[in-house]
Amino acid sequence: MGVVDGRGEEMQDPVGCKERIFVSVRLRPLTDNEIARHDVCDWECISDNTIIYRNSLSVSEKSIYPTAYTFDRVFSSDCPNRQVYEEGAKEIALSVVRGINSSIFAYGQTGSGKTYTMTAITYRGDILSAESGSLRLLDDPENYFAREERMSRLERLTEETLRDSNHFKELLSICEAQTQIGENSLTETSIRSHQTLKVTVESSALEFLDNDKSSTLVASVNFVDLAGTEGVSQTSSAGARLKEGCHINRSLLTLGTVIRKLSTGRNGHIPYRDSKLTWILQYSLGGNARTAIICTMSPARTHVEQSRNTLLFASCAKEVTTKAQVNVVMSDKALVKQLQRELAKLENELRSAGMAPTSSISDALLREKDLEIEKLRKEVAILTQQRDLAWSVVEGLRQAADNESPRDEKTVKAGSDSQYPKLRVRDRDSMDFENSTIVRPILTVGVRCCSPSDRQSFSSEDNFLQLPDFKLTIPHASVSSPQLSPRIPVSVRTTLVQEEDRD
Ligand SMILES: Nc1ncnc2c1ncn2[C@@H]1O[C@H](COP(=O)(O)OP(=O)(O)OP(=O)(O)O)[C@@H](O)[C@H]1O
Repeated sequence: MGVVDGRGEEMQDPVGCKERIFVSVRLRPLTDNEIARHDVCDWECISDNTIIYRNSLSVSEKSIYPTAYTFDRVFSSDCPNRQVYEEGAKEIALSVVRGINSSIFAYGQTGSGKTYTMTAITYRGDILSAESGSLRLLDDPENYFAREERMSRLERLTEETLRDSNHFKELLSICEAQTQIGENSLTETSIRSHQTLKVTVESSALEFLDNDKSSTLVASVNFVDLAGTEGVSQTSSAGARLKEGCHINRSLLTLGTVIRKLSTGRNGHIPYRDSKLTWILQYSLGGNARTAIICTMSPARTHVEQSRNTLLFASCAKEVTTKAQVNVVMSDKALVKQLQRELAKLENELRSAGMAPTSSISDALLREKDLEIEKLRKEVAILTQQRDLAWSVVEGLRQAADNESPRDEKTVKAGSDSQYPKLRVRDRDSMDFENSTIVRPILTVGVRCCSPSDRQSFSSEDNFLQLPDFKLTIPHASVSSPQLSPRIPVSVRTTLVQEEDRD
């Protein structure tokens, strides 16, 4: 649901209703002129949805043009305006009272019946300007839609609030008076401009009313009677009319390009900016609006090319998807209230969502830490035990060494810490105790090697010295440390020799 505040700013609902443009085709009867020219009818509506080309196609034409075209609805030449409105436009046009923007287009060749159709469909308009001349299109930085829909505003645009139906008729007549009408070789009177009537409707629906009844729905419906799609060459126009025709053709060409690009469904650049027409109508073409296009066509054989172009445009248009949203307007007061409610709700969600995981995470962390502490305690106990044993071994070593001759003796400080005693090592070649930080694991090794089986194999000093790749497992000490590995055999030898000696 979209939200508009009291200043007219609108926040769009991110979730809109996606649907295809509703496309219908209306065939008109032959005009008096066409009958006088002995033109013939080549098109026929064979059902509510299908129109066919009755004339036989040549072999080359068959490969290019289809014979049958299917749309959401096709209206035969005898269909009254009322039925065209009811079945081709009403449902979409009236979406406006539910807060959904909508647009009804009439597209087709000059003289094919666009104005005839749109006059019947159009009910009211609000794009009125007392001044004549062309309107300039300006980007509107103030318009919230501009961000979402890249809307623009028309220069010198005035808005009128309708009082009653007479007021509406009065405004429509001003509109009609400003419509540029010209003549060309196809029609006696031809509308030489695109005509857009926009009606903005504010309505209230119970479901959108909050307690203080300050929400309303606001949406617009556009009735667009496009200029004829005739080629400039067909109109035999010259001078200003020719120039006008070129502008019209360019805008219709851009419209065709926009529709074609949108119909592919790919996310590429859509050239809305290439013409004022597409720029003004961009949100009706693939944006926030429900859209119906009524393509009008002449049944005459002489216009078969234009009719096919119209049907091609219609075929592309039915592939285009729009995404209409409900636009809700709120007063400042209601908006503040709603935001406060949303804030409170979010805070609650945050709190409840935050509490459970946080507590369970911290519980788990605490448990993990406890286990770690317990493990470390055990390790400390083991190490303490080993250290005590080692101390006793060292003590024994020292006493034994004191009793021997000082030949080849070297004193090594076993640890930077003064609590460690000095070690005497008998074999000079195996000395490498400079980095005394390794003393503790070395001593641990010595003790481990004093198991009965080890003693068995190391019964003499010679055997002992042939212990190059002694593999050690020192609980919780990093045996693989490059600092420790090369020094360990030295210690083993020393310690075990002394142990042997002691035994
Ligand atoms: N369905 C119809 N039934 C009867 N007459 C029709 C129908 N459609 C169009 N006409 C007649 O055909 C003529 C041309 O119609 P209209 O002016 O609506 O064409 P148009 O497409 O708006 O042309 P332009 O683009 O030049 O303004 C008019 O005389 C109109 O009354």
